[in-house]
Amino acid sequence: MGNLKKTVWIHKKKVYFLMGLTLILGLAIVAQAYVMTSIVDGVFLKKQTFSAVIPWLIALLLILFVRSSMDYISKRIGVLIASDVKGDTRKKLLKKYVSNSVQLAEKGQTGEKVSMLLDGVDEMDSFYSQFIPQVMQSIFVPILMLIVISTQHMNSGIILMVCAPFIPIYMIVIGIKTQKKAEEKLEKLASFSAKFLETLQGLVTIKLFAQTIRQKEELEKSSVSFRDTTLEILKIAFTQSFAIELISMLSIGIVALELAIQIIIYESLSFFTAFLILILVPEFYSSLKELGVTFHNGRSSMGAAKKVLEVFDEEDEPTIWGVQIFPEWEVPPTIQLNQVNFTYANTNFQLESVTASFFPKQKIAIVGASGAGKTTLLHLIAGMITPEKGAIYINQEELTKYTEFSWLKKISYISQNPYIFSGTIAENIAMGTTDEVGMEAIKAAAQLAGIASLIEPLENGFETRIGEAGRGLSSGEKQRVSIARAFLKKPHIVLLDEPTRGLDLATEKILQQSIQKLNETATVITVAHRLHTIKNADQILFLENGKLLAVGTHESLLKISPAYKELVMIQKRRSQK
Ligand SMILES: Nc1ncnc2c1ncn2[C@@H]1O[C@H](COP(=O)(O)OP(=O)(O)OP(=O)(O)O)[C@@H](O)[C@H]1O
Repeated sequence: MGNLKKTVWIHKKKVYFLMGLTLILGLAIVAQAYVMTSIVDGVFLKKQTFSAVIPWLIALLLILFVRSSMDYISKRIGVLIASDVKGDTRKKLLKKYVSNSVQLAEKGQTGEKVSMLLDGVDEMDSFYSQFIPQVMQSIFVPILMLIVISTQHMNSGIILMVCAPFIPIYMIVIGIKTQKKAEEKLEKLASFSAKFLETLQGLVTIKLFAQTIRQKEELEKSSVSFRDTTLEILKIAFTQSFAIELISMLSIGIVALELAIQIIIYESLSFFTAFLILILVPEFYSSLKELGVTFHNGRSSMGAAKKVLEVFDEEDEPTIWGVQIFPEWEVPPTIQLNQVNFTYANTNFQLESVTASFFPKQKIAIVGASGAGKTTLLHLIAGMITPEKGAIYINQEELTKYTEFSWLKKISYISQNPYIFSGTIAENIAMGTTDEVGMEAIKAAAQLAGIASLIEPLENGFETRIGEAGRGLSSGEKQRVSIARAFLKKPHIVLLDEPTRGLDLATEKILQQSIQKLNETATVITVAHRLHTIKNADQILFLENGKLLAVGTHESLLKISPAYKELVMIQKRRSQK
């Protein structure tokens, strides 16, 4: 609740304005009751003519106009606060997801995050747009009514003071239950969305492993569980409306009885006062009853807000980048890893004290068994994750002194499965650089990546749509699009995560030639499995279980590291098969 209050107090001015409006609204309600009583008293008891009550009727119209205007404006302000808070929250969530994208992508499911960003934030709406304005109305208006009623007739005031507290007490008890259920509902919605998206993404795997029926059952279970929680919340809402209605009806009945006794039996009360009170008492309860309805939505909304705000409390360690910009280099920089350590949260894996230096235009191969930490090391060099201890130096300056953007401009990262966006081939290649590039440059990059000959015969050539909205690409073709992106960018450092793994020899050869070409102007750091890539490297980093066992050339490592020799033997046997 603390964090939620803070989000409201950011809009302090609007909140004060809302308070002012509510006070005017309360006064308008009292004035309306007074004018209506005067008209009824004038016409029925004092037998006044129609023309005598015309000024009262005009006043009544004016008051009704003021009352509905105040009501409209206060709701409008609530909507404005809600839209500001939702906008800010979405921006903050996106910033968190973007600034820490690599760790967050690995943590939790994508669908869960999408659901939080869209549905979770939307659910927060009614807290600001309805609950806050209604809470103000339901505090100021009943207090004002109570003061007026008590000054007119103390007994009626006492009846209200005794009966009315049952409504907020009941709402608090129910509200706590609703909030818990609302949190549960959002969790279930997030889990359902995550499951749904995961099913869509893994549809082919699910079909191939004949898991369709099981997956369908799981989705159904998740969806039914979400439906049940939603229905439980509705059940609470209906019970709440019934109980509040009952309390207010009883209380109004008691007041009416008391007024009748005072007028008829004791003759101690005027008709004017009794009628005024009879009009004001339902208004008193109407504000409280409306709070009941919005209170229910508000608590649901608070549950959602709590879940969303919890995301901000989750600890993460995004890379803190500096403000310096890398200068233009003639040749690639020297890269030094100094005692670099890294651990993933909740795992036993640790990359321990990796120290190495990479010199301009060298070919570096990172080798080791599966799970040794090769990709992790590549991610560290790319700046996607930050060393826990130790540091990375670029031309003797710590990498994190520079801006992330200026570092990303210097490198190209080619992963095992590069992402192809929905769009044309040309657009996909062009995203390799942030500069404006023409079709000629795109074609030249495709030529160097060895993919131009595949694209040109297509009916629409470079304008052929690929990705989700168009035709698919093979792994080798995707790799080549990715390498074309690198040629367009002209980076000083190329990071490759086993780009030729699983490709046929002909495609591998084309890719090797392209990488060789990139190496003419850039340092190439490759996570390598193929003996060919390993043998040709100027420097090999041999990792085992997160430890850097040895660094050197192929020949030197064969001499000094039996484990490396064993790895090479396995590779040889595999390539001979
Ligand atoms: N995001 C993550 N969160 C937690 N643990 C992770 C994460 N990514 C990788 N790991 C773990 O860290 C270890 C090293 O992973 P890494 O991907 O760096 O190995 P690798 O040598 O590249 O393996 P492979 O050759 O199979 O790709 C593994 O045990 C892996 O399970």
